[in-house]
Amino acid sequence: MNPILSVQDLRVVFAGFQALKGIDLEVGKREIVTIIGPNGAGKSTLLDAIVGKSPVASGHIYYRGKEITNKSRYEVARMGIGRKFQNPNVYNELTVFENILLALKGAHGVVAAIRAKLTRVKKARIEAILERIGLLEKAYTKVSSLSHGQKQWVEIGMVLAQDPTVVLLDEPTAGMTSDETHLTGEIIKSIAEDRSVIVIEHDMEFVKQIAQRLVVLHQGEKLIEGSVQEVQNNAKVIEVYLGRERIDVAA
Ligand SMILES: Nc1ncnc2c1ncn2[C@@H]1O[C@H](COP(=O)(O)OP(=O)(O)OP(=O)(O)O)[C@@H](O)[C@H]1O
Repeated sequence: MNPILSVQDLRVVFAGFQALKGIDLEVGKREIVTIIGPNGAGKSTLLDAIVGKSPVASGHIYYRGKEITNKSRYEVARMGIGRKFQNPNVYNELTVFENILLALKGAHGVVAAIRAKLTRVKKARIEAILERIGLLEKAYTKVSSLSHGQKQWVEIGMVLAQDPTVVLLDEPTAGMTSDETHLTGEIIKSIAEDRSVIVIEHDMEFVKQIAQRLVVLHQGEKLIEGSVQEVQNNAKVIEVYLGRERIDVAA
């Protein structure tokens, strides 16, 4: 594989506590990699380290062959890695369309972005994103009146507006209904038609829907990496999850 993102022997230490103890991870073009693991395993820390939010103590991160270890969040985002956090961070009083407009690459500030002349190209780009996140019909609805799940999609749309090559999603289905969860899976598969995606997720039904390759983290280490089936049948994984969260071992 010629990876677009490569993480090598990555360690993150918080005040003497090793949150990541030497993680290796490769992500290919247009690949979906799903990260699972019990609470505190280091999943969010791994994404944080990639985007320059958590300081890397040792190891390397390469994006398109260039080292990005410990680069600033701004620089990593500018290079093409987009990150969606757990909680929606949207402008409730603006419409869905305006939220995406604000997030477009090159938009500078709320007022300037909204006052700037909306070119046909920009409008088409926003509509393409809205279509992809299933909210074209809600384009002129205020975000405050959307459901929690729809707000999460707006935020995914805002990440896409930055035109990233790699999209990192931290528990994108948290708090969603099962229908919304399923639709989110379809959105992610559609994003992966032209981008790479790393998803942190707990819901095993959802994982099965989207997963191509699963990575299991446990106490800062990679326990196993493989297909959903390989992971579900792995004795170490079953042991780690027993008595914690149920990992659905039914096929
Ligand atoms: N900024 C920080 N300072 C100190 N410790 C931290 C910090 N961020 C994370 N940790 C610790 O690092 C470990 C890994 O946390 P992380 O949030 O990456 O786990 P996670 O796998 O994402 O868990 P969850 O599923 O609960 O979100 C935890 O023990 C956590 O308490």
